[in-house]
Amino acid sequence: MKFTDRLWPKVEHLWDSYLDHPFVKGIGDGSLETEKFQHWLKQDYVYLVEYARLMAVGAEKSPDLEAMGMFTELLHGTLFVEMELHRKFSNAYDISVASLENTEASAVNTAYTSYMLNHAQRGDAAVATACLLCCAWSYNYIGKGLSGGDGYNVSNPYKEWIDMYAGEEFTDLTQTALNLMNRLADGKPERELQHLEEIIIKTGLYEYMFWDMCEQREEWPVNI
Ligand SMILES: Cc1ncc(CO)c(N)n1
Repeated sequence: MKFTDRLWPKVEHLWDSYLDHPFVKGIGDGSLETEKFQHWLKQDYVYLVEYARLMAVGAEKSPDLEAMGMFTELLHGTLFVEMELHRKFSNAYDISVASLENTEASAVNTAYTSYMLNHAQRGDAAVATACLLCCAWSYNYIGKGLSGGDGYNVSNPYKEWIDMYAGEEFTDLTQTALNLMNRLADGKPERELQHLEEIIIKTGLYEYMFWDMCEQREEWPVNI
């Protein structure tokens, strides 16, 4: 059985919980307040910078050229496909690209990217892939879920967002991440597979916290 097939029953409820989250629902029906979307745009931009670093760590730790090529494909997709959407949206939402880039990461954002980079730096290429997997996979799942929903129509201001994450290019990147995970998990002992699973579930929980952080427009919850 493929590693991601054994994983699916353990993450399915988490992936579905995103579709019930108020922020994601607001994107789905177009009702999300502009300020909340702007918060996501800024926080997500600096999140993706660290996410791209994670892929570079994976490329460096790759056991062979094929894995290296897959990490690089994901890295290129993040910097030049996904972040291009953010740059395009920032223009429409009155945020300069410089201020996107200079955003101070919130507490949850910092915790999430630090968790991923820490595990990727300590582990091997399979661990680095476990760190990045749920991000691509869950956004693709959300995009596809929302594009089949009632609010999906030309008057939804977030239609382009949904199209990006449900679309062919992002679906291909997600498939590359899933293939890479299965390739690198193949033949690993059970103890290591459980460690990979734990990382994927934890990053899945961080994803939920990221949606919450954007819904609350939270930065650092203490101000001393
Ligand atoms: C927080 C977060 N997770 C996943 C993705 C998809 O790459 C994203 N853009 N942001």
